[in-house]
This record gives sequence, structure tokens and C-alpha cells, in this order.
Amino acid sequence: MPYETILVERRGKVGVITLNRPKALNALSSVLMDELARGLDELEADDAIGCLVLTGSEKAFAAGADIKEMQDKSYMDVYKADFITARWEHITRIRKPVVAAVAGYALGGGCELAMMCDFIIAADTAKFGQPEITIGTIPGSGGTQRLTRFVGKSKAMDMCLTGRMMDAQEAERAGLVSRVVPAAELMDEVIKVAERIADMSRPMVMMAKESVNRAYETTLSEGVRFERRLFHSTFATEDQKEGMAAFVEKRQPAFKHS
Ligand SMILES: CC(C)=CC(=O)SCCNC(=O)CCNC(=O)[C@H](O)C(C)(C)COP(=O)(O)OP(=O)(O)OC[C@H]1O[C@@H](n2cnc3c(N)ncnc32)[C@H](O)[C@@H]1OP(=O)(O)O
Repeated sequence: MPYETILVERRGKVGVITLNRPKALNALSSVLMDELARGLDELEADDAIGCLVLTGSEKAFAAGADIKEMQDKSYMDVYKADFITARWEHITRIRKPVVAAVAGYALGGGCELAMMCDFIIAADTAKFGQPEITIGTIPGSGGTQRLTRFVGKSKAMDMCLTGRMMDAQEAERAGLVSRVVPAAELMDEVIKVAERIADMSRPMVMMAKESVNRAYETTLSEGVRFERRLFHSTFATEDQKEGMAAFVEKRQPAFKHS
């Protein structure tokens, strides 16, 4: 079935999903979020793809959940449908890495969606914020939780209570984004990063992702034990033998993803 609100492309080993509702600044409607889940599943299932990129337009990664769609919902509507989280958290269950390439506005649900990716590379035009307070609600898809883990309590409170936006430089200083690049170079830079990841051993990439994510869900000692067990398991793989042999033989590894 064709997509109406996203574009799904393959650039070699990299799968790119572009949010595509330009007239609404990529407001995250239920149709868009359903299509995003479908697009992610399509790329997850494609063995040729080693890394995913999620991006928007020059003006907006996404300006949040679709306010026009939400405004008339009742408490029962949102409670019974478990609006918004059930649908939105799909991206966090993707096992391949997902890099967010953010230019322009990443507000509300847009900021939350970017934070659900594995890391964020921002254009120097990016603006992050949780402005829900300004429209009479609060973040509903992890904004108060993930933002606090990224930037700490003081800045998260400031963002969530005032609804102010953070520019790309502040977001980098605060640890929300991993790097900032000139807007004109955003996609080239992100594709280079994604290609580098896609060239690594796929099972090792998945294990590293799983292990870093465990840091958010458990204690330090449990996390370190989890990491060590995964580390041990890498010694049962062909790619560990190949990677270390290639280092010793001073050549590039040829990973078989096994
Ligand atoms: C996940 C949860 C629980 C909650 C949320 O995400 S709530 C939403 C949080 N986001 C916001 O509150 C941001 C809303 N948008 C804005 O404040 C502004 O649009 C802007 C600052 C991002 C850009 O302002 P600008 O003047 O440049 O552009 P606009 O004329 O305001 O917008 C263009 C066009 O897009 C529509 N739009 C923008 N954001 C949304 C949105 N979140 N939902 C639905 N539609 C949105 C806007 O209405 C306008 O369309 P029309 O010209 O047809 O009205």
C-alpha cells in the first residue's frame, strides 16, 4: 500500500523515512503515525538495510502531535485508546539503529519522537521544545521523562514549564543532540554516519544498541552484568573472529553479519 504522509527510500544500506505533511509542519496525525510504524517495519524487515534515518523538512522535523485532530477528544477517547503512547512507542521496538536528522522545529511530540530515536544529529536551524503547557496540556509521549534523562531536571523543568524552545547549540551543550551541522549539509552528514553504522556487523550493532538502552531501564550493576553477558556472546560469532583477525592482519573486516 502506498504511503500518503511519509516517504520511504533506500540509499544503499541506509533506509530513509521522511515525514511528509509540509503544509502542517509534519504534525503527527494518527495516519502519519500508523504509516511511520509501517515504514519502520518495512525497513526493519529488509536484510539489505543496516541503519535507518528519520527526518522531516527544512522547516520542521515535526511540530508535534496534530492539535486539530486532538482538540475535541474526550477523556474516555484518549484513555480507552491509550492515546498517544501505544502507537508512538513503536519506534522504540525497532532493533536496527534509527538516527534522527532534525532541521527546524522539533516540538512536543516531534521532540519526543526524535528522542525515541537512538541519537539525534541536528541542523544549526533546529529548535527543540515541549510547548504542550502553552496549549493547556502536558507532554504525553515521554517528554517529561526522556528529556529529563537527556538534559537533567533543571533544564527539563524549564522547557516543560515555560514551553520555551532550545536552539541546536544549546541542545548540543545540554546533551540532547550528538552533533550539530550546517543545515545544507544535514542529510549528507547523517547518511555518512548511517552508512558507517550499516558497514559494521549487524548483530554487534543490535547488541550495542540493546546494551546502551538497558542503561535507562536498570541499575548500574545489572546493566554492567547485562553488557558483560552480551560481550561474552560476541565471542560465539563469526564477525568477532573476522573483526579481530582483520585488525591483526591490518586489513578491513568483511563482516558476514553472523
Ligand atoms: C504528543 C503530545 C501529547 C502533544 C503535542 O505534541 S501537542 C503539540 C505541541 N506543538 C505545538 O504546540 C506547536 C504548534 N505549532 C506552532 O506553535 C507553530 O506552528 C510553529 C511555531 C511551529 C510555526 O509557526 P509558523 O507561524 O511558522 O507556522 P503556522 O502558521 O503556525 O503553521 C503552519 C501550518 O501548520 C499547522 N500546524 C503547526 N503545528 C501544528 C500541530 N502541532 N498540529 C496541527 N497543525 C499544526 C498550522 O495550523 C498551520 O496550518 P493552517 O495554516 O492550515 O492553520
